Amino acid sequence: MKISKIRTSAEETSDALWVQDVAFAYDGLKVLQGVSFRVSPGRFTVVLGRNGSGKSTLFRVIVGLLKPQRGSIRVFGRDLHGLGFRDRTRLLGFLPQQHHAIFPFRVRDVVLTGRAAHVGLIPKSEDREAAMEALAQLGIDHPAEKPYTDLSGGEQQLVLIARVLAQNPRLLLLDEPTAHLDFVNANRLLELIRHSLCPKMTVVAIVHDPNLAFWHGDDFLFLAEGRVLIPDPQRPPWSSELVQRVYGMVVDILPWKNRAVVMPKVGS
Ligand SMILES: Nc1ncnc2c1ncn2[C@@H]1O[C@H](COP(=O)(O)OP(=O)(O)OP(=O)(O)O)[C@@H](O)[C@H]1O
Repeated sequence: MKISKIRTSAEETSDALWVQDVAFAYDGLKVLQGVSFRVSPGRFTVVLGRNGSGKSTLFRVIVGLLKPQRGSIRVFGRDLHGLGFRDRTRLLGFLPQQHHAIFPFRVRDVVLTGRAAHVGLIPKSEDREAAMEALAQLGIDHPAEKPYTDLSGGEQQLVLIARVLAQNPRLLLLDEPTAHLDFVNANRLLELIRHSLCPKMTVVAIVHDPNLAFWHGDDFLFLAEGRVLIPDPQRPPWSSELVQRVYGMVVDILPWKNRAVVMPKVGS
């Protein structure tokens, strides 16, 4: 099977995200090994891979929370390490996988913290409007005055997504945004990303369910054994060969409206 590596070139700065030969290890545990890929602006790219394949580590390296042992990363042509806080938060938004709320801040104040890059000492009316608009976009209809800690897991997840939307970055990295969301909210969120946020924003999201991913995503990249597999552009990304290689599981792929449904092979 031909898996094409995405072409990379330091001169090409039209990419929203450019990752070149990144390697990262935790105390000798090699997690990322020569990872290279590019993300086109305005697209919704979905990252898939098994538990422990290094997806969150890759995101944490991209946003600068972890320092790679090797490699280069550019966001809209700019090396993130050379940017100050404001420029960085205007370029890049990040929803981490885990968030532990301790203080009972009101929902709207949690979302307002997403405006940190835009706000001076005191939030302006446009910051409050951006926060409320982000909540509305996600269909959050419970009171914005409610303490965040009183919300359900799925409601908290939506509020955290609203916070990063209120930030209005050019590139948004979402680590499992559909975690804790029900079937309706998960589909609504991915639809919102694909049809409303993109193409103004570029979104890269880790999604575990290949069906949700293949239904909503524009582009796909797979992580396996510390390396990125880019689908062959001549073939659909949901080829059973590729899916089986990534997940190590025999699957049936059912074509559906130019997309596909992935089913675990019964009895396999
Ligand atoms: N802080 C850490 N210290 C040491 N090892 C870590 C640390 N964080 C992650 N790892 C290890 O690195 C590997 C990749 O973890 P990572 O969280 O990036 O995977 P993932 O693909 O995001 O997994 P999941 O789908 O379960 O969220 C795993 O083997 C994990 O045990």
